[in-house]
Amino acid sequence: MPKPTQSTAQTRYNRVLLKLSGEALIGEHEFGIDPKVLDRMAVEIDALVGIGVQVGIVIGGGNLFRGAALSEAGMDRVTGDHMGMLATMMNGLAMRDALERSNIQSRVMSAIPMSGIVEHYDRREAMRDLKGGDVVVFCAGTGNPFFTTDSAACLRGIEIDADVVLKATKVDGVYSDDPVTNPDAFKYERLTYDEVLERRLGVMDLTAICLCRDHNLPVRVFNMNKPGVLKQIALGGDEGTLIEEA
Ligand SMILES: Nc1ncnc2c1ncn2[C@@H]1O[C@H](COP(=O)(O)OP(=O)(O)OP(=O)(O)O)[C@@H](O)[C@H]1O
Ligand SMILES: O=c1ccn([C@@H]2O[C@H](COP(=O)(O)O)[C@@H](O)[C@H]2O)c(=O)[nH]1
Repeated sequence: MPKPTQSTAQTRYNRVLLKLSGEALIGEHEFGIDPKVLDRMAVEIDALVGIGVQVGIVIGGGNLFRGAALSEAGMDRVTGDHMGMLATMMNGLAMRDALERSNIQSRVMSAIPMSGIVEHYDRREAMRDLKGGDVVVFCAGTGNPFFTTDSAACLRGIEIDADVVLKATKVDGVYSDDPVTNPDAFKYERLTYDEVLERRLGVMDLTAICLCRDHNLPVRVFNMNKPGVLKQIALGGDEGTLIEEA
């Protein structure tokens, strides 16, 4: 059966940029990648593609390396960031492998050329692939040090004209404080970009929020561990927290 390349009338979005946390890929392991987590993510993504939503993915690298942590341990920051971006490339390859095992057609594009392994990022080609129903995985972040993959997700989201950035994390939304360390933190259903910035809510870095604010790209933060969550969001469900303009 041919793949749907246009979302159905009931879907809220035609094209989304899904930001997947690198840290989440650790799953039950101590470090690295748990293929079972990737397989679960592939099932979720398949459900989204199945209702005709075009999916771009930016994947983090926190399960392997973060430049800031390497720098705190004494390494040169730019070298650490380069290692972090290479980590996202490994995660991108693992994601493609999981998607292919689930028969989901996909492409991996890297901001840093790595000929013979993945394609170099090309916006126009990515748009064509998305329109054709392929899932496009963008890796190596922005290609520049001192950024994060949250910023890369917002940047690619703007470039590909996504309707929303879906930030999948291990918490179920944006809280008044980090819910992992503060049990008294309360959850917001909806926030404006300026509220996130003024209250310095740490779920995403501030550069990413500024980018989305300046280009009016909504962000939904939600817990990826809930089965069926992506499809539910695309069909109008109010999972997690929505960040948008006032
Ligand atoms: N106000 C807040 N509301 C919700 N979460 C928060 C808040 N402040 C900090 N956090 C933390 O932010 C984390 C979200 O980060 P997540 O691991 O999803 O992204 P990331 O750092 O971009 O991932 P990675 O680098 O692994 O790709 C949550 O797990 C939570 O502990
Ligand atoms: O544009 C970018 C994106 C990422 N990095 C480096 O990669 C790691 C991993 O990304 P996370 O967003 O933390 O998952 C990040 O810590 C940076 O060191 C980068 O340099 N530029």
